[in-house]
Amino acid sequence: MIEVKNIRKGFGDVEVLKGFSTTFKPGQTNLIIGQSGSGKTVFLKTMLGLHKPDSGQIIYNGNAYSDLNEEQQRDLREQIGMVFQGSALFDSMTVEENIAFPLKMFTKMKKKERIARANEVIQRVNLENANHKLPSEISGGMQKRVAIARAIVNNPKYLFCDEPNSGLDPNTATVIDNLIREITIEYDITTIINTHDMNSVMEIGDHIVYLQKGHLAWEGTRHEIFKTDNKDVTNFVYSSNLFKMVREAQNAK
Ligand SMILES: Nc1ncnc2c1ncn2[C@@H]1O[C@H](COP(=O)(O)OP(=O)(O)OP(=O)(O)O)[C@@H](O)[C@H]1O
Repeated sequence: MIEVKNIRKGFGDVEVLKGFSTTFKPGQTNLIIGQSGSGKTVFLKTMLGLHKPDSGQIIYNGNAYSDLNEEQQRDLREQIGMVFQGSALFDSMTVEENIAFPLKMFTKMKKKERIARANEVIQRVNLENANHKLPSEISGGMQKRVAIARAIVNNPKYLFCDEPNSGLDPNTATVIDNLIREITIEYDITTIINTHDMNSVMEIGDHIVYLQKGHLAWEGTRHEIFKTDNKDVTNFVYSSNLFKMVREAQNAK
């Protein structure tokens, strides 16, 4: 669980995160949505300890990040998996080597053990036939699976995903979304996803946080978001023509 308590973060005179609180629970996919510039990335980076908040706290399973010493921060970092926007795989390493890499970094496992563990995860994300291929030899969707496998290989308690399905076709994006949700539930991970994708909201939004100009303007589930009368949220949700058409079709019934 990650508790956010009255978090504030600014740069110079500009306050980007304007003091809000929320809780991200394990075993559910938590989505952060909002207009471009609303502060999603700054929020993600502040939770990860990459930005120091001006005030407020980020509490990981009862432990405030600001109270952790360097060693404890390093321990916490080992419990965090990251899926980056462009997958961020190492081009010269095979799928298997990419996935085993965090084990080399963070554990004392021997090479044989690392490869064995990597292959367990490879099976979990259905990449069995790709373990000796290079990232350039597999599709974008498969690269995302590799990124997810690498993020979970060290059994993280927390998983952060930055736009995990950018650049994927809608079908593959849905498959990736559902894979992240299945893994979240299966391993009881606290998963936080930064996304622009309304399909993701519909498919896997167990808990959605809507940021607006640095405020937490709304939070709720994927079922609630389509019923809310919060004008800003509805404007955001229905900014896509597809969703507008869905709403008109529903109203016409
Ligand atoms: N290191 C920084 N220094 C100064 N200003 C910053 C810094 N990082 C972000 N900002 C500002 O904070 C605001 C929020 O940026 P952020 O990247 O969090 O938005 P976002 O919601 O993630 O947008 P997008 O959806 O386009 O990625 C922007 O006005 C941005 O210019």
